[in-house]
Amino acid sequence: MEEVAVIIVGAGPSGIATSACLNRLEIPNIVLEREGCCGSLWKKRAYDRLKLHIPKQYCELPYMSYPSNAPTFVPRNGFIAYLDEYLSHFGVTPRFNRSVGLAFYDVDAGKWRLEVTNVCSHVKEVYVAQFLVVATGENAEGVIPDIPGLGGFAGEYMHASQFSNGREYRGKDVLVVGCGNSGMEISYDLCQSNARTSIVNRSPVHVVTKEMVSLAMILLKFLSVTSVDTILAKLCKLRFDDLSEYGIQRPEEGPFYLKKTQGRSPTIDVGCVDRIKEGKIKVFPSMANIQGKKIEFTNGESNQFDVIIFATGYRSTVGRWLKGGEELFDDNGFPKQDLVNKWKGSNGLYCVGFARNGLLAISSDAKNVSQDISTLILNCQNC
Ligand SMILES: Cc1cc2nc3c(=O)[nH]c(=O)nc-3n(C[C@H](O)[C@H](O)[C@H](O)COP(=O)(O)OP(=O)(O)OC[C@H]3O[C@@H](n4cnc5c(N)ncnc54)[C@H](O)[C@@H]3O)c2cc1C
Ligand SMILES: NC(=O)C1=CN([C@@H]2O[C@H](COP(=O)(O)OP(=O)(O)OC[C@H]3O[C@@H](n4cnc5c(N)ncnc54)[C@H](OP(=O)(O)O)[C@@H]3O)[C@@H](O)[C@H]2O)C=CC1
Ligand SMILES: O=C(O)C(=O)Cc1c[nH]c2ccccc12
Repeated sequence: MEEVAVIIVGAGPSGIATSACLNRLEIPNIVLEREGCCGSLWKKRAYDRLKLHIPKQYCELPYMSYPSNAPTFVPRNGFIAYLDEYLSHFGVTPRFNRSVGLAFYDVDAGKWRLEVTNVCSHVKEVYVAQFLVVATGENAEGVIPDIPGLGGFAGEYMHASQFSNGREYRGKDVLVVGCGNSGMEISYDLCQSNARTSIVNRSPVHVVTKEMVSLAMILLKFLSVTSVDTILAKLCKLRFDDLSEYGIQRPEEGPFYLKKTQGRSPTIDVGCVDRIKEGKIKVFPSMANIQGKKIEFTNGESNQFDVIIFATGYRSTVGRWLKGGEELFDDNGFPKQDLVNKWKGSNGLYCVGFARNGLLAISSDAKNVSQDISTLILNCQNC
């Protein structure tokens, strides 16, 4: 058994940012990570052409900027290099291959107790800490919906997090499910690689450009969300016109209203819309059922596909291993909406990276959490 002031679960951007902030405050902490590396989402579960969608100044972790010669929209490898540099700069040393299977608050000891498996040696370990920071992310596990007949699909299927590069699918009939950022970007990549590409869109979606988002981020400093959304609506009309004839409707609420109230990101077009307009990417409504390689859609159309890529989002898995966090987390493993500080629970429980606002929110969560822990430790020492 090992005891430390703070245990952080997860060595993604959230976990390493929190550890860095605690190191600066000289608060002992241990980061436990189930994978063999930091930033596993970016290193092992992301496609090759992924870039940060918002400008680098909004994607910084605390106390370290990107190199001045880094491009505005940092590519995946640049972000990975930044994460590795961040670790060494702040002396963050996660314990890798440690999967947290159970964490609970031991009332008698007044501390958090974690049961951890070393996934390489299968040795069980126990950690005890006064403070527990959950940093396992909004994207802990890919979601694949239960489509009738999927189990018997005669082709190959995978989640977007397992997709690397369109060139592997050249000449194949590929269906991408979902019109979020993953779905639209993977569809574009497949189409550019000469896969016969189709995409499923089941509900209204805001499609914008990265330039519009960059502008909106500046305007939001001076204008209301409603005003910014009104400006974006006009820019979208100019750039894309009405896409409903191609199967893409816009939600009634604006993109930044939805981001702020529901955490739903607009889809940032990387070229997919032009391919859809050219007829090179075909848009289908929801899938009804699958028989062999034949997929039937809810409009009665059907087609044969070799591959399905489910870009149908992610889920948090906190509920599976954390017991006693019900005050902070809801049944979906996200902080409860009515909390004042969505990063703080009771008994020394915290979370970082669940605000559905990307790296910007991760940075402020990490600073808030480490500052709060520091204050509590100082108050305790003085009492
Ligand atoms: C494809 C994609 C692109 C994105 N692009 C942007 C962007 O451009 N800009 C932006 O601001 N945001 C972006 N985001 C959102 C967000 O910034 C990233 O998801 C970011 O990686 C989240 O960091 P995190 O540390 O909270 O979670 P993650 O990066 O998911 O890290 C969580 C870590 O916890 C580990 N873990 C999980 N469960 C356990 C367990 N039980 N025991 C031990 N370890 C565990 C995981 O292995 C993982 O390494 C993107 C998200 C995705 C999915
Ligand atoms: N470069 C970047 O910065 C990138 C950022 N990201 C970010 O990562 C996060 C995850 O993105 P992403 O992976 O796209 O996931 P999202 O959750 O954002 O999108 C999933 C999409 O799949 C649709 N969907 C879900 N279930 C079904 C179903 N059964 N049938 C049809 N459609 C379905 C959803 O539609 P519905 O609304 O109807 O549920 C939604 O449009 C987001 O925050 C995103 O912005 C992702 C990729 C690149
Ligand atoms: O990629 C994401 O989903 C993010 O959360 C990053 C992000 C933060 N603020 C935004 C506003 C519009 C689009 C993406 C983001």
